[in-house]
Amino acid sequence: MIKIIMRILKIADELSQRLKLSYLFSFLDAIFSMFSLGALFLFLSNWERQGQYTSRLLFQVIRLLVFGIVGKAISQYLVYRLQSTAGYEVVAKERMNVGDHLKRVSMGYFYEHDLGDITASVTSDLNFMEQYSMHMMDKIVTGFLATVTISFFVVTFNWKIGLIFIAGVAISMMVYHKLQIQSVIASKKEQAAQRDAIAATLEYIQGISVVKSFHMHEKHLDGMEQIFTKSEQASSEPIKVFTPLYGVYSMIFRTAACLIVLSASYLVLGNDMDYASFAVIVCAAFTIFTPLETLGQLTQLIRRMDESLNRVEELKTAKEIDQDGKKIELSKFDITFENVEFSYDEKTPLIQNVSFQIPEHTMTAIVGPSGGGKTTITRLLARFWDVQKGSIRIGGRDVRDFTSESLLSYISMVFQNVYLFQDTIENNIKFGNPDATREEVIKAAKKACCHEFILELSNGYDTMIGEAGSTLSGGERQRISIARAILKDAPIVLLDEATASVDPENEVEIQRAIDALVKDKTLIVIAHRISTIKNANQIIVINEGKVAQCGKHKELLKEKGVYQTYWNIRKKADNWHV
Ligand SMILES: Nc1ncnc2c1ncn2[C@@H]1O[C@H](COP(=O)(O)OP(=O)(O)OP(=O)(O)O)[C@@H](O)[C@H]1O
Repeated sequence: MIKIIMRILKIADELSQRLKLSYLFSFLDAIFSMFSLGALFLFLSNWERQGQYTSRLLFQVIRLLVFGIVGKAISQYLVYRLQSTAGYEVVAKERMNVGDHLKRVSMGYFYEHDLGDITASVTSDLNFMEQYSMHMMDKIVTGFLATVTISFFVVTFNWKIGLIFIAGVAISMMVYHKLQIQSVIASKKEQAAQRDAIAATLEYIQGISVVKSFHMHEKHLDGMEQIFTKSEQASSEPIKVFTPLYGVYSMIFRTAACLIVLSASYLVLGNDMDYASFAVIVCAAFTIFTPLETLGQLTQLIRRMDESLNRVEELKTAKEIDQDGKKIELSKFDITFENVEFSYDEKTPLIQNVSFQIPEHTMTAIVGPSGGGKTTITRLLARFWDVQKGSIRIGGRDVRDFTSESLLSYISMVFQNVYLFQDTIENNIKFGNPDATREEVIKAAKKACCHEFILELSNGYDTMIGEAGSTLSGGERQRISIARAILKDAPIVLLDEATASVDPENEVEIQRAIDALVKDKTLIVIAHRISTIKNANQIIVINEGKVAQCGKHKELLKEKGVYQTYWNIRKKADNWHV
């Protein structure tokens, strides 16, 4: 319990002082609630002693009551003021921290971890923290502090009654421990089911076009239904377990309160207690356990919070790929692969002993059969993963010496699957260079052959693109991504040439856009087109993760090998990869 409070305070960082202050006022609020009992005791005990009440006594009692009411109102106001926006502020900061951290994590992390898990952590877990973390914490702190304080007062007031109170607290703590264990198990199950539901929903939406084209709605929905039923069962399970246990927990307080009243009656009848004390004890018996009861009601939320904190923590501690990286200024952009070895699972080698050199301002075509490792080689250069053996150098510096940000500032990437954000066309183009002016954006768009079709859109450059660029054609999306890369103006360009899915008119436009992009750059292209391959300064043939051949088109054609075989097939059939 204390651990969870410390964790929240740690996340709150500079807001933690504000939160601690709010806990103090929350505690004072609980104390001010007891002033009315103090006033009652003062009044009755004086009356009992003197047989009448004086105006001085009345004034003292009223003063105590007013003091309690005003103190309570001020404390509650301050708790509200100190906490009201804290949850949003803390979680907004936490979201930025998680986002910033994920930027530095290797791409492998996203392949190895379930997308549903990651999405659940940055959405539902953080939303949960936003809504409950602050308001819950003060109740926990108050629950503990108020119980300790009340114990002290009750024992000082009457030690026999104090013993019954402490016994009630001790027995309730045993049940509370059980409540906690059950809540941990239930909240783990509940959150796992929720993660599955999120993953299934994401998969359904992402694969909706495939589902539709194969008329698989029924089957797919069946699978979703099963997952959602499991999630519903997992969500209702905690209630089934929690409700009877909480009933027992509550009953302990009622029983203890009855015992307190009975004992007080016994004491007062035996003249061991005055009437004033008896009246106060009867009034207090059913309220002194309230902080602990509230704590019990919060158990499930507390455990769920703990789980949410664990998962967000897991994201934040995912190993950064560039922990020791530096911002490095480069003046040369030649690329060297030296005895590079790599495998995705660190077991079965995929890239084996790959060495080649790419002089700056040249075009290198990477060709080879599908699955040979061409894309992996470009990913290693951009340091989406680190090589397991050997090294990759740009301008003589190992890519592992850079921070991801610094390295990627030198590289533009145009992939086959273009991702456009749900934002305006202008902002999508500006993504690689956020400070660019509208004029610079238009200049890049013109070079990438997008200006005309952008002007035809309803709001021109201010038109919002649908999620993942769904309102544009494949060719248009590709050209926007090239405009983005032109605006970034990085000295190295990695291009995965994709011409299969676009019509001839778009293909010509894309080619013009690419020509504008790669002027004076060091270009590595995963090439599919005959013209690109023929025009390359050098061709690297990758087969089964190794460099099979390296040279110029004419030289390679003369050699007997993979290139010659593929070239001949390429000429016969237009739809295979060289
Ligand atoms: N993230 C990943 N995790 C595990 N294996 C992967 C991952 N990405 C690719 N692979 C595997 O690595 C091998 C090489 O893939 P890669 O995409 O580099 O080949 P490629 O030559 O670019 O293929 P293509 O021409 O079909 O795009 C393939 O067997 C592929 O299944």
